[in-house]
Amino acid sequence: MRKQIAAANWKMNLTYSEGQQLLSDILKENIGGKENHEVIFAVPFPYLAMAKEKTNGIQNYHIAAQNCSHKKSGAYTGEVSVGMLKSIDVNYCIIGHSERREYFNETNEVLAEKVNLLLEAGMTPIFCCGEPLSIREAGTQNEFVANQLKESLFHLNADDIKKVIIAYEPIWAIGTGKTATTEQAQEMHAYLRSVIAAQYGADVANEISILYGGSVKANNAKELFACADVDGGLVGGASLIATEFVEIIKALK
Ligand SMILES: O=C[C@H](O)COP(=O)(O)O
Repeated sequence: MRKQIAAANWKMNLTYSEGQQLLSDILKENIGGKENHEVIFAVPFPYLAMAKEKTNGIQNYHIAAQNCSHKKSGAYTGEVSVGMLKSIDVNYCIIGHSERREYFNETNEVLAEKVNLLLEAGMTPIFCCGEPLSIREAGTQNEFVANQLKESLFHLNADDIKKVIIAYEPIWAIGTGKTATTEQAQEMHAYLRSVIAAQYGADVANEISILYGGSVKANNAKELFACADVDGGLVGGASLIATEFVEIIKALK
């Protein structure tokens, strides 16, 4: 049974004490969830150790970094390596978020290098993909997103690709309050699963969690997560409000 996942992406928000408070407010709700549920907090680098300590020992709760370097180590001022994250027991890392692709010029090729480093370190990549509005309007979103997967992930063998979490985030729905309809989300998720199945077989495709991201809120999470191929969400804005994120965790199927 594949994992159903509520992942919070705080992005570049909150002070340290606001982050502590937010985590306390969420954790005190004590939402254990089902065995196949996972809750992940992708917090800014300086808060990783704090978030790790706060969630320590809570089953199925994990901490993620929001990015990592595509270089192993060396003279790359300002970068954070996979080895550094692993050394403080961070086991998940978002890569390829559309904001990184857009503002920091991350390419599918660079993301393939990041995937390799993360898997080598025994970490779980949360690989983001998704099309901009112009591509959606041209009707070529399927090819566009499939190509992101192919160029960054399809060099992996079946055992390794099963370790990757995929997050489909249509860029036109991020932070805009404009959510993809459940039909649009389900259609893309099913399509991506079929692309993976064509490459690796249906058994492998059925094991991979595909999260939806883009204006997920307490009031639309249940409907989105109910879609057969939507295995939870990667949540930005609403993950900064405890009551919202708690409801989103509860909406996992
Ligand atoms: O990583 C999260 C996504 O970018 C979605 O952000 P949002 O929920 O604020 O639209």
